[in-house]
Order: sequence, then structure tokens, then C-alpha cells
Amino acid sequence: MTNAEQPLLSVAGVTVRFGGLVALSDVSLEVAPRTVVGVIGPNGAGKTTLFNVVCGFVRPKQGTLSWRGTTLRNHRPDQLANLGIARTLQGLGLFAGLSVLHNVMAGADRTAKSGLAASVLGSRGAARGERDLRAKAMTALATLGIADTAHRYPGELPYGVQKRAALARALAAEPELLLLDEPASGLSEQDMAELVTHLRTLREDMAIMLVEHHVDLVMRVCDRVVVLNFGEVIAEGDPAKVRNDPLVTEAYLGDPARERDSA
Ligand SMILES: Nc1ncnc2c1ncn2[C@@H]1O[C@H](COP(=O)(O)OP(=O)(O)OP(=O)(O)O)[C@@H](O)[C@H]1O
Repeated sequence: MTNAEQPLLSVAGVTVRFGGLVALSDVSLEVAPRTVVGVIGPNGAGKTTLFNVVCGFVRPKQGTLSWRGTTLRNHRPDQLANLGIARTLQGLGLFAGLSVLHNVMAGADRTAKSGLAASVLGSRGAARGERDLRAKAMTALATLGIADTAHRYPGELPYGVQKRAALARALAAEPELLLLDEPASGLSEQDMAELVTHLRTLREDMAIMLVEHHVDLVMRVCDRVVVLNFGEVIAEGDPAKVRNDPLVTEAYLGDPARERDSA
């Protein structure tokens, strides 16, 4: 296998138990560079648990995670940025008292000389670090079409724009892998259509793994789709293959998420 083909992220045989409940059972998946992988499944299927395992919030009982071929042992969420992984969570997590620009700058400091480093470097180094951060943050905002909100405060903006600011904050770290937990939740149809366009653009520069209730969005943007049901992978492949899989149809029958999706 050449380096170009090596997956960035590998999840192999991951099992998670909460007491007697098996939330994930022998789950494996890979995310290759510049591909979008979607994880779907009915309510309680294990999507959030899988996301939390990848982020380091939940430790698997069995199985391994690898990043660029190296096993991750007991990694923590605060180590993701240094690996080149950024994430957005279900909540927005924006600081209400900071402008959108400063919120996004807070996400960019993996790559810039800021904070403690800046104070060690002295004021010229700090100024340069600050300029770098600001430039990265403005680039991320412009990529998502919201550069004009840089000096506004999150609370002044519609939910869809706040959600984009949260995504910009993850992008400002210039990740190789972007992890998105329910990026479409709470978005209008218009916002969702724009999200599809943005994800397709981002895919030119990074890999994306997203966990999402909106099956339609996943089918539109993902190269590969992994379907969980009761903690097990019941289908995997490109969207056309997964869409026509009878096991997937069966798993979704009567699931409220499906009805929300098609509403
Ligand atoms: N911390 C926990 N303690 C106990 N059980 C948990 C915990 N977290 C999740 N579970 C259980 O594990 C199973 C998988 O939950 P998970 O939240 O990962 O599913 P999901 O696919 O994200 O669901 P939803 O679509 O409803 O968000 C569910 O049965 C859930 O009740």
C-alpha cells in the first residue's frame, strides 16, 4: 500500500459496553484522505458513541484506533488538534462574550504562535502570531461565506450562521480530518443545501467523518456510508449501494429519525 492510499483514520474491531448494554460491537471503518465518510443509523444505533470513541471521550472495551498507521493509545480530546484532527460537537460551543472572529481564532492556535509561546517570544513574535491567527480565522470564515460576521457576537446571529461559525472554528486549525457530529441538526433546508456545497469544497483539502440523522444529506455528500444498528455495522459502501440495501431499509422502518428526515 502506498502512502497516498493509507487511511488517515482506522477504527478496528471497536466494542463499547455501558454496563450490560453493548453500544458498539466489533465496529471497523476507515477514513482515507480527501474522502467524506458518513455514519448513519436509527436512534440509539451507536453513532454518538462511535464519534466519542474517535474523539477520545469514550474508551473502547476492545479494538484499536490508528491515525496514519500509528495506534492511538488512550488519546484524549485535547490531543486531537496536534494530530491534525478538528471536530464540531452537537452544541455550538461558541463563547457568547467573544466576537465571531475571536471565537474562530481560538480554534486556530494549533498552528500559530500564541498564548504562552507568544509571551516567550516577546511582543514581535506575539504580534506575528496574532496576525497569523487572524488570517487563518478570516480564511475559514470566508470559505464558509460568513466573513461579514467577523465582528458580530454569536447571539446576534441566526442559528444557521452560528453553526457555520462553529464549523469555521474547526477549519481554522487546518485539520487533515474534520469530525462533525450532526452538522445539519437545526438547519433550514437552505442552510442544509449550502452545507452540502461547503462540505464538497472542504473535501478537496481534507477528509471528513460525519455522524448525522439526516440520511438525505449524508447520501448527497458522502463517498462512503457506514450504517449502524444496535451497535453493529449492518451496511457499508457508496451511497447508491447503501440506499438499496434491504437491511438498511428494514433498520429505518418506523424510526422517528427517518420520519423527521423525510418531513
Ligand atoms: N453514557 C452512557 N451510559 C449508558 N448508556 C449509554 C451511554 N451513552 C449511550 N448509551 C446507550 O448506548 C446506545 C447507543 O447510544 P448512542 O447515543 O451512541 O446512539 P445514537 O445512534 O447516537 O443515537 P441518537 O441517534 O438517538 O443520538 C443507546 O442504547 C444509548 O442509550
